[in-house]
Amino acid sequence: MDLLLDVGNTRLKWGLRDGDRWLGQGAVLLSALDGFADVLAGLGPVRRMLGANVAGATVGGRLGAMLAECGLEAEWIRPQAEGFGVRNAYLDPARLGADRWAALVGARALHGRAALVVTSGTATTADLLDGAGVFQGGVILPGLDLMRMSLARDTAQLPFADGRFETTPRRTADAIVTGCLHAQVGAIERMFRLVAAEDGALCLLNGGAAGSLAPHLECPLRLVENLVLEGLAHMRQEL
Ligand SMILES: Nc1ncnc2c1ncn2[C@@H]1O[C@H](COP(=O)(O)OP(=O)(O)O)[C@@H](O)[C@H]1O
Ligand SMILES: CC(C)(COP(=O)(O)O)[C@@H](O)C(=O)NCCC(=O)O
Ligand SMILES: [K+]
Repeated sequence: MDLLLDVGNTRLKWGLRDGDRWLGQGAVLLSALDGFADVLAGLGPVRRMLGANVAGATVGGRLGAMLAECGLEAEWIRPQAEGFGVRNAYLDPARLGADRWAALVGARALHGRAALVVTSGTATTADLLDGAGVFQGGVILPGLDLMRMSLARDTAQLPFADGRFETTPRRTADAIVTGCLHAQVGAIERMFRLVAAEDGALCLLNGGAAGSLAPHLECPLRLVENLVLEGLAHMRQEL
């Protein structure tokens, strides 16, 4: 069994992989990271750990120590210029987030044709993967909750809104939630236009806020559980 880790800025997502199937998946908030030791203790025998960490060296170090307690070495992937059927056209390929790289590899393994790879977590990223497997570039914007939080933090009169989507919002809370959803969905749909003409083009949507965005997206869409873990599972067969 292999343990795969997707360490984002809000949550650690883990998956336990045996051959080509998942034995389990779960998530732990970074604000309660110590609790991951209990998850590790309950997993049973793990052969290796492969992870993508964008939460920084301190979090990486704490995880490394927890894994060492279980006799495991932490193997963190780095974005590559080319590998696993994907070419990374970032000007400096090493600067691409490790999670975005893994998600692109996962997307390619899953779909094999042109895709817009969207991960909506702390940040939202929308990455263009063309039909030949070239990552042409992508955008980063604050995630849905981060947008809502920034309004509450930096204005006198706006709350951390728990409103709902309305075509013509007439309450502050609905205006905020609807505005932030429009910003997310609008960015995604604009990016999708760039691949829409390619054969079989699909928006692959994942991340903690994916369920909130999906009902509003007007493009060919597939909701997927976690593309980073899928990518890591694919990579581990070759690494
Ligand atoms: N129980 C939850 N706790 C925290 N965030 C949640 C929860 N449920 C949904 N979310 C949403 O998921 C986002 C985190 O998603 P995730 O994909 O784990 O992000 P990241 O990879 O950046 O850590 C939050 O910003 C929030 O919008
Ligand atoms: C864009 C990100 C912050 C997304 O992080 P997340 O929302 O998954 O926590 C992360 O992929 C990152 O730090 N990237 C490095 C910069 C880049 O990809 O260009
Ligand atoms: K993200």
